[in-house]
Parts: sequence; C-alpha cells; structure tokens
Amino acid sequence: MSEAAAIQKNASDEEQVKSAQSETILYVDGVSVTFDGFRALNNLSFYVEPGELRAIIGPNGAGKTTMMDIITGKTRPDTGDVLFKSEIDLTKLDEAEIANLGIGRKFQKPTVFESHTVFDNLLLACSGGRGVFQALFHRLSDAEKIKIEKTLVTIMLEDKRDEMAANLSHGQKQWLEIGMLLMQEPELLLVDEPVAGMTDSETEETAKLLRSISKEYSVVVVEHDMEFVRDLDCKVTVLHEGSVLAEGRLDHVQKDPRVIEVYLGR
Ligand SMILES: Nc1ncnc2c1ncn2[C@@H]1O[C@H](COP(=O)(O)OP(=O)(O)OP(=O)(O)O)[C@@H](O)[C@H]1O
Repeated sequence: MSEAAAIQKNASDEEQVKSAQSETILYVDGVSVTFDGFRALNNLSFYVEPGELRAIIGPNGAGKTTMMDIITGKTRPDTGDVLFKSEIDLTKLDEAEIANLGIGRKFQKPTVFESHTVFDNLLLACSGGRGVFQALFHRLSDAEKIKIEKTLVTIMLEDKRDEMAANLSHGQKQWLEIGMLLMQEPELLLVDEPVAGMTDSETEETAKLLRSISKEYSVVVVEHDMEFVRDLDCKVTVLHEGSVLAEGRLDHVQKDPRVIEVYLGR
C-alpha cells in the first residue's frame, strides 16, 4: 500500500472508531485483563447502542462476570478502552462514581430489605442517601409517588405493594430488586443471570419485563437460559475465552459451528 493510501486508510479507520463511539452507550474496545498469568479477557470488543437490549452468553469461565466487573469499576483492565456515552472513561472511575453516573448492576442473588414492604423497598431505593428512618418517614413528593407507582406496575408487583419482601417468591424478589435499580433511573442496567432459580412462568415474565424496561433504558443481560434469551428477542454476543466468538440474532449465532462446538453443543 502506498504511503498516501495508508494515511487515508488510517484516517478512515479512526473515523469508523469515532463513529462507533458516538453512537454508543457502552463502548468496550480491546480490553484485556490477566489474573495471575491467566487472561480472563483477551482483546474484548463490543458496543451497545442507546436503548438497546443485549444478551451476553458463553460457557463457564468465558469472562462474562469479569466483563461486568470491568464496566462497573470493580476490576481494572490491563489494556483497552471502556467508554460510557461515548466519552466518559470508566477505567478512571471507582465503583461509586460509576454507579452515580447511571450504571446500575443487578447481581445474581436478590438483595432486598426482607423486613420492609415492597413499597418501602422502592422508597428506600430512591431515598438519595437518607438513612432508613428518615427515608421511611419523610413526606413523599408527588414526583416520588408517581415514580414508585409507575415502577410497581413495571415490575408487576402492584398488588404486592404492602407485602413484606420476605414473603415474595424468588422471582418476585428479583423483580423488586430490578425495580429498586429503576428508582435510581439508570441509563444502563447490567443484569447478571436474572432467571436462575425462577419458575418457567416467572422466567417468561422476566423476559417481558426486561424488554419493556429496555424501551427506556439500555440493558445488558448475562444469561445461560437459552429459552429466556430467545424470549428477549435481541442481539446476542457470545463470549469465549475472554473474546467475542460470535454476535447477532440468536438464530444466527446458534447455527455458528464455533458456538455449537464451545457452548451450545455441550
Ligand atoms: N479474581 C480472579 N483471580 C483469578 N482468576 C479469576 C478471577 N476472576 C476471574 N478469574 C478467572 O477468569 C475466568 C473468567 O471468569 P468469569 O467469572 O468472568 O467467567 P464467566 O463467564 O462469568 O463464568 P460463569 O458463567 O461460570 O459465571 C475464569 O477462568 C476465572 O476462574
């Protein structure tokens, strides 16, 4: 390639990278991380658009949790870029700063306040740093009331509002915790294996719930349950050995011989 052509190609590559960045809520590019000589993420790159619902699948040890840890500031990458809304460099921020930016993370195990009602759990989640006592006894603003009512409908727990969280089923606790994250109005929601341990009907309802949430927020879901991933009806990223093995609609990646070999065929 001539020098001029090489310069032009570099410029066009840079433009492509800029254009990918400018359309993303999450930009993960060339991320690697090594633990004690073991490469958990290996030049990982993927991009999530604003308002997108994305499923991340892959065999055990593929790097899914490590990827979430990198985005939320729990783990620092050795190399690579992780940008929120195209320009905020998440690798320079700590976990609290990243959460305050509007990136909510839902871990696999629900952590709700068991001895409080569903309503109060949502109230506590929007308390903005007030202590439990102050949060529960301060006068609710109309805006807060509307937000809680709207969230109760979204998470399908309207008729359980006065129920103690301890009395909810496992699936309902997961929905409540998703609701608690929604109270903080995250722009990006990361959800780790939400349907593990759920009944079939709860699993179906959860897919509907995440699809509806993704109309307002960007959502990234890590999950192993293929029926559930099918119900999400979204783009799927398959991770393997710390890199993206395949990406596209589930029907497309399910036919990929490499995906069948390392994951689905097992
Ligand atoms: N802090 C750590 N120290 C050493 N090795 C680690 C650490 N965290 C992760 N690993 C290793 O990195 C690899 C990727 O792990 P990770 O938990 O990200 O995979 P995963 O795709 O989430 O797997 P699973 O589906 O089982 O949850 C694994 O081999 C794991 O043992």
